[in-house]
Amino acid sequence: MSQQAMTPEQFEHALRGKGDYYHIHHPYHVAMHTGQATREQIQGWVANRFYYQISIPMKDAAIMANCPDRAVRREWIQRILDHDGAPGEDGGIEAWLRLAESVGLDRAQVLSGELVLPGVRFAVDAYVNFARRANWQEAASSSLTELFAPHIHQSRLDAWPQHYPWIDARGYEYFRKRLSEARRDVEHGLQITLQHYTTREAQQRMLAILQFKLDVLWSMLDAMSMAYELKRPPYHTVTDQRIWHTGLGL
Ligand SMILES: O=C(O)c1cc(C(=O)O)c2c(n1)C(=O)C(=O)c1cc(C(=O)O)[nH]c1-2
Repeated sequence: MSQQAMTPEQFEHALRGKGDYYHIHHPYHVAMHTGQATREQIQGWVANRFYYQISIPMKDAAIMANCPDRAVRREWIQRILDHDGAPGEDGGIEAWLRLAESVGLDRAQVLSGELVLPGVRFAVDAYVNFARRANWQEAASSSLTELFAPHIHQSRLDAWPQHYPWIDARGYEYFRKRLSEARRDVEHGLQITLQHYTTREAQQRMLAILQFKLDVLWSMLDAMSMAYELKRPPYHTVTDQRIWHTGLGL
């Protein structure tokens, strides 16, 4: 016989418990937070995370494309505007580019994607492709790592200016903006999730989906650790050139 479903409170508690595996605990993140990261490591992180930033609106558009519920689409569309911007509003992607400039990166180089490591690209693409193929409720609920995001954004706002005085403070606007945006996203995402997963099996599947998303975030940092901490970027045994592909538009 299958186990009884968790109550919504128990289920939410289980979801929040997944925070134990959030990328805030990854050694790369810990190093950035405690002031141990080099300039190259911070720059590497910002340049690679840019690929996540530009992919999020495509992920959200995929969710909307699969969602027949007009009321949900009306709320979900705000996520795309948050990142892409709207008339009179720059949006998160532009804010991230300002962060990139604030850490000393060249805007055109960041936009070119040439610094994006293959491992980061594959992890982010897995997230976008999951959203394309999954039903919209599953894809929507996979955004719930954002439960843990305000804390990580706040921790950067608190720690980075102390540790990295060379970063131009204007770059921090992205993190500040996400504090409220992420809280609003989570409220909507949780509401969909708590309604949709009502059997124990479905709830276990949702927890596996959340683990998949945690894996995406963790794997991105693993790729960055290899390249910028251990000095083992792809092909380092044969060349010091960045010969990896910069995206095939898949
Ligand atoms: O800086 C971070 O650690 C972090 C993590 C996450 C996340 O947990 O997926 C997001 C963001 N930032 C973020 O800025 C963002 O806009 C965002 C959207 C989503 C999503 O899955 O839809 N996650 C995240």
